[in-house]
Order: sequence, then C-alpha cells, then structure tokens
Amino acid sequence: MALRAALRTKCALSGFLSQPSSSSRHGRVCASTVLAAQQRSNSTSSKISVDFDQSTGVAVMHMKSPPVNSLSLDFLTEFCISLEKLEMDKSCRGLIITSSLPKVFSAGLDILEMYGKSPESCGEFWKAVQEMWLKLYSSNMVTVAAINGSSPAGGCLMSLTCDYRIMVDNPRYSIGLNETQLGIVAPFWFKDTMANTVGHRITEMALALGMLYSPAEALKIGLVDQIVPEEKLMSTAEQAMAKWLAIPAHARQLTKSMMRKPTVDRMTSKREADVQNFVSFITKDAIQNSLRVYLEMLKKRKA
Ligand SMILES: CC/C=C\C/C=C\CCCC/C=C/C(=O)SCCNC(=O)CCNC(=O)[C@H](O)C(C)(C)COP(=O)(O)OP(=O)(O)OC[C@H]1O[C@@H](n2cnc3c(N)ncnc32)[C@H](O)[C@@H]1OP(=O)(O)O
Repeated sequence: MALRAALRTKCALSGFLSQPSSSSRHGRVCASTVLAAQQRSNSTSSKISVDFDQSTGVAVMHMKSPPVNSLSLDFLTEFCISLEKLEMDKSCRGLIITSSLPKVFSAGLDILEMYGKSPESCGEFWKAVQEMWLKLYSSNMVTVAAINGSSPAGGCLMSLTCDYRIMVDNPRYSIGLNETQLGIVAPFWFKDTMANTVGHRITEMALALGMLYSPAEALKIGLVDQIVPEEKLMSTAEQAMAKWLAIPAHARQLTKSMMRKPTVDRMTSKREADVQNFVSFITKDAIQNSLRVYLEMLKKRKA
C-alpha cells in the first residue's frame, strides 16, 4: 500500500517523459533538429533515468544509484514509477534496462533494507520487491536486459524477468541467484523465474550452491542469451529489440502471457503470505546474524 501511495504521489508530482521543448519560439531552427527533439524525450529521477526515442518506440532505462545500484525501497519505488509510466505510454513498445555505473549492473536487494529493520519496514520493502517483479515479468513491452556488470541475486532476478538478456563478456562480472551464500533463501518466485529460464535441475544446483556464473558460463546454461564485448552491448541490444518488435505485438504479448501467467498467478495468489514469510524469516536472529557476517565480509573484502 505504501508503495502504491508513493507511486500515486510521485506520479502526480512529476511530469514523466517530459514533453520535448520546441525551440521554435527562439527563432528559426533546422527542421531536422526540431524533429529529433520531438522524437526523443528524457526523464530523470535521482536513481533512474529514461531516454525514450519515439521514432523507434524504444526506451532505455539507466540505473544510476551508486555505489552498486542496490535495490533499496527508494530505488524500487522510482523504478516502478518509471516502468508504470512507460507501460501506460502506448507509443513505448520496448524497454532496454542497463546500468550507468562501471562494473555493476545491480548488486541485488539492498541488504541494509533487510538488516536491523523493523518488521513493518521489512514488509514494505518486500512488497516493493514483489511489485518490481510483477511489473517487469508481466510487462507488455519487449524487455531487454543489457547487463554491463555484475548482477547477483536481485540483480539477476531483474534480468531474468526480461524477455532477452545480453551480458558484457568480461570474466570479472558474475550473475546468479547467490542467496544461500548470504544464509538466506531465494523465495519460490525467484526460483520459478530461474527454472522457467534454465530448467529445474540447473536451478536446483544453482540455488543450493548459491552459484555466481561468469558471462561465458551463464551463456552455456542459458542464464543469458548472448555475450558481447562492452562496446557492442547497446547496439546488440537494439538489434535484439528490433527483432522482437518485428513480431506482431498481440501475438507476442499473448505468447508471453501464456508462458508466464501460471508463475505470475502463483505469486499473486500467495502475495500476502509471501510478505509474512519474508518478514518472519528475515527478522530471525540467526538470519540477521548471517546478514551481519556477510556485510562485514563485503567491507573486509574491500579493505
Ligand atoms: C523460506 C523463505 C521465505 C521467504 C524469503 C526469505 C528471504 C529472503 C530472500 C531475499 C532475497 C535476496 C535477494 C538479494 O538480492 S540479497 C543481496 C545479494 N547481493 C549480493 O550478494 C551482492 C553483494 N555485493 C557484491 O558482491 C559487490 O558489491 C559487487 C556487486 C560485485 C560490486 O563489487 P565492488 O564494485 O567491488 O563494490 P563493493 O563490494 O566494494 O561495494 C561497494 C559498497 O556497496 C555495498 N554493497 C554491495 N552490495 C550491496 C547490497 N546488495 N546491499 C547493500 N550494500 C551493498 C558494499 O558493502 C560497499 O559498501 P561500503 O560502505 O563499504 O562502501
């Protein structure tokens, strides 16, 4: 509810995909300049910026929340607002999600939202995570993840909700649902999303061992669809997008719905119980202790 309220308030306050400003009142301008301005629009919030090209119907969402694009409540709220606005704009048919930060696509859920927080805060946070997944997994747009850095846990989930994943081929980057390494458990809908992509057995091993895969390994098991050099990432994403957009929209959307609806329905039917499960699990002393140890390990690794 809090997320929905925040969405309503922010939507009312901020103009999204701000109307391209015509410079014609300042005198004569080149027609192509005006056309280009009319065809592109930009929206920026503190953690997300969106470039929308009306001539292609494709928006690029840049995650820009240093240091690691962790999915905090604020980040998720902004993310969902941006997504909802794009979804409502009938001229927007495709979305590419990428990171503006070097080396990291997204570090996954913000651990600080789960550590030392009240049950109420944890509950609100979890609802925002559910909302992000639901919106992306059932989006009518073609969604492409352009993964230009590491993408553990919630970052991997975000990528998995897209229709197509392209990752930069850099062996320093990794991707996977590594929750068990933190002493926590990926919920059933994280598991379902991965199993829908790479199959049951690979998911079983990957989740149990908290596997993080290099781009080449991820390609091998089908966790990503393509790996490319960094400089080719966006052009490859645009090519993939064009291929998906060439399919008649209603046929593509119905097919996506047919493939994903059982997973979405399962999650939505258990949504409340899932929040309760999360809150009771994450606030346990033993789990809090595991998160503390993991946070310390992250800090030590840095030192
Ligand atoms: C029965 C079950 C019922 C219900 C379900 C219950 C449970 C729970 C399910 C929860 C599902 C959880 C999903 C998640 O996403 S958990 C998050 C997992 N993420 C990670 O493990 C990633 C950790 N981070 C890293 O590995 C690296 O940071 C990364 C991304 C490779 C980048 O490396 P680098 O560029 O070197 O950056 P640093 O490591 O130096 O990090 C910089 C800075 O950021 C802090 N940080 C990193 N990741 C996170 C994070 N996820 N959340 C919060 N903060 C993060 C890090 O500590 C550094 O902080 P500093 O203050 O030292 O600058």
